[in-house]
Amino acid sequence: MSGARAAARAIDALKRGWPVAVTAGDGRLVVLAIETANDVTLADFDGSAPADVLLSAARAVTLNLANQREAASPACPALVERVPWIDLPTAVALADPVRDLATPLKGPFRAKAVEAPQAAAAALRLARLSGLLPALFVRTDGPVEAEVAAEALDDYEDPAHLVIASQARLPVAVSEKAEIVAFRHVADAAEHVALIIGTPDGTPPLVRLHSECLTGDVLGSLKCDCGPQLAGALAAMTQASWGILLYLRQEGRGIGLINKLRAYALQDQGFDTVDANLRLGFGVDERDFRVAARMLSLLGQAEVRLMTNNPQKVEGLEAAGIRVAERVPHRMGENPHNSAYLATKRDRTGHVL
Ligand SMILES: Nc1nc2c(ncn2[C@@H]2O[C@H](COP(=O)(O)OP(=O)(O)OP(=O)(O)O)[C@@H](O)[C@H]2O)c(=O)[nH]1
Ligand SMILES: [Zn+2]
Repeated sequence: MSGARAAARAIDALKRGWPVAVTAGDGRLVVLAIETANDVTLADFDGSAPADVLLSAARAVTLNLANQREAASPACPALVERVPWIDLPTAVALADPVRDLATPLKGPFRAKAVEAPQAAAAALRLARLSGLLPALFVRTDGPVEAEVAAEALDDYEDPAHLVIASQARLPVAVSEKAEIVAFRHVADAAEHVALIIGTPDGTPPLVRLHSECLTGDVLGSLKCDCGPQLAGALAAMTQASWGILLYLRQEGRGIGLINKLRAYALQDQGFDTVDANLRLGFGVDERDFRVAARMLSLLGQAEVRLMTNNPQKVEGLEAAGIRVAERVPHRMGENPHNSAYLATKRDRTGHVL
């Protein structure tokens, strides 16, 4: 628990643009997120010598930091020496691939050896968990606002911290007989929600794991199929004996709204949904379906009928101890704006479509 708290404090500090220390078995690093730095905080952070720039392996590939890559595995972070012309706007351009067209980078950049690769990897993971680009100014020491160990990030993500916080009857458009249950995670600001449609009758419920999509769920975006899938899932539950919709606060397949919109900007430049995530320095899918499994367990459900086309959701639940008695196909909402996105899911992420 104390690990989760330390991680939450570190995430909060990084988002606010404050320096954070990250420790791992191989050392300790002090970092400042490039995205939330300003001239004043960077000058303070630099002190007498400019701090170097730590980037994800994916970003190192795009920037042709080849000498770094030969020495390290693709999973390894890359360190760029901060020569004097790398000021804050240049560092922001280094961090953010969306700007590559508008800000062609001059280079050449000199990659340095990462002396504490585990601490560096943990620092980049902290940035991703903060919803920030994995791109940091880095030093070996200096004043900090928060301190976190690599293992604390595992504790932060541990779904065992999830508890039921409140529940109430909630008549909704598709069913007057519905109940809402809100879940709280000690370290997490967002609340996950379950909407139970109908009356539990001992049979496995029809379940939908819906990941938050502000653009699709609320604004009617045509770039994805989330809105129609959400409405379709609720409608299907009224036809089944009963159902549970889990509304998971995993916006943008877990990379957060701001980064999803960056991925959309990259898609406007020609990258597909998979490459856009990778280019930003994230995994293809950063969601943790253990959260959904924990919610189902807290609701007393060990067996479900799962509405999805995504085999990873089935595997994720089963790995976390929930039996998926049946996979119910859930395809709808195709339109000219999302047909390429749906084709990419079929061709590159194993969706059954
Ligand atoms: N990073 C990223 N996230 C996206 C993109 N388009 C949609 N999303 C997010 O993807 C999530 C929706 O995925 P789901 O509806 O669970 O779909 P799925 O994993 O493809 O699986 P099923 O619909 O269950 O078959 C939401 O969090 C969306 O915000 C995109 O181009 N990039
Ligand atoms: Zn969507």
